[in-house]
Amino acid sequence: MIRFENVSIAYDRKSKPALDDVSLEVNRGEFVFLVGSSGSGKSTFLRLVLREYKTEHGQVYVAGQNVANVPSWRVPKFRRGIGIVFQDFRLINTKTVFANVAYAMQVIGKSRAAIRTEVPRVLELVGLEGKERRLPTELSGGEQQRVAIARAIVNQPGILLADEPTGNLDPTTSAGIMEILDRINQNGTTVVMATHDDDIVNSMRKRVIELRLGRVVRDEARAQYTSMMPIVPAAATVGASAASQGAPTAAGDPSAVVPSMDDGAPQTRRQRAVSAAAAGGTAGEESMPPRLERNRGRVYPGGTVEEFARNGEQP
Ligand SMILES: Nc1ncnc2c1ncn2[C@@H]1O[C@H](COP(=O)(O)OP(=O)(O)OP(=O)(O)O)[C@@H](O)[C@H]1O
Repeated sequence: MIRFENVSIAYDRKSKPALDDVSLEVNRGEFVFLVGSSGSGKSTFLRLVLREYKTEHGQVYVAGQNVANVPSWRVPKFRRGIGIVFQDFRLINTKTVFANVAYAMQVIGKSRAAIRTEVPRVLELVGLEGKERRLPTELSGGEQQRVAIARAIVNQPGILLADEPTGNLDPTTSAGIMEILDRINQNGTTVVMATHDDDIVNSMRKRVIELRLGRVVRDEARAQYTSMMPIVPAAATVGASAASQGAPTAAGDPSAVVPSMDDGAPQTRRQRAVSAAAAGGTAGEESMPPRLERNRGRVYPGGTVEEFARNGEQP
């Protein structure tokens, strides 16, 4: 359904490639998590599928079509086969829930009769029946994301791309969104979701493609993911922890992710926080300011968000 053949792209000549010789294939009907730390190339991958950019090297095929050969005037039609959901919902706040979803059908010339049938069907699928007349501002974040998903699938795309769709949502609401994405996938839509959230990845056990500095470093079926260095007591060093586990050290490699394993299984962020608290660690879940909390798990050149939080800095 999606095939990348030796794809490389840099945003400008001076910078390192955002994607570097990426080759992979996503089959029809698959559910794939695209993971990796901030700046690893996840969004760039999705943008290439959408043909927002053309590759410099290599080829991107979507539904059997080489996207480089889609002329500009045909791009809107090409994109009808792809639904997309973003972290920040991107709804039209002056339109009702019904009108937001209907709009996606109107712009491609669907009939009123089709809109009257299809919009209620997808709103029911995402659990929003009864809320058709609300404005987005009258909905919770999770409900707004459901509207965005309904809008993305109302024209029955073969592919649904999701770029951090749970990034603004709490764990319970996120789980509800994942149930919906899973249901859409079970109805036959290929789903590719970019995320940092290891709790979600580990609860779903789907294929995981991990990017680091634009390269694919892992591609595994029914996989787990550890999105950040472990939260360790201040006295312990990351290098010592990693060495004792035989894991790669983050020293000198800002994108390195050090798995935290007690019993061989990667831990979720919550499990790590509990372990750290039990060990007298200082980076508890509650102690982090909201902006840093949002970026928990991201690894910056100077260290993890947790380290910045401990030092009272902003990354
Ligand atoms: N519009 C742009 N112009 C210049 N460089 C860009 C642009 N967009 C992304 N980049 C760079 O390309 C690289 C990959 O970025 P990308 O947004 O694909 O990463 P990501 O994995 O999606 O990150 P995040 O999880 O933070 O969204 C990064 O080094 C980033 O700085």
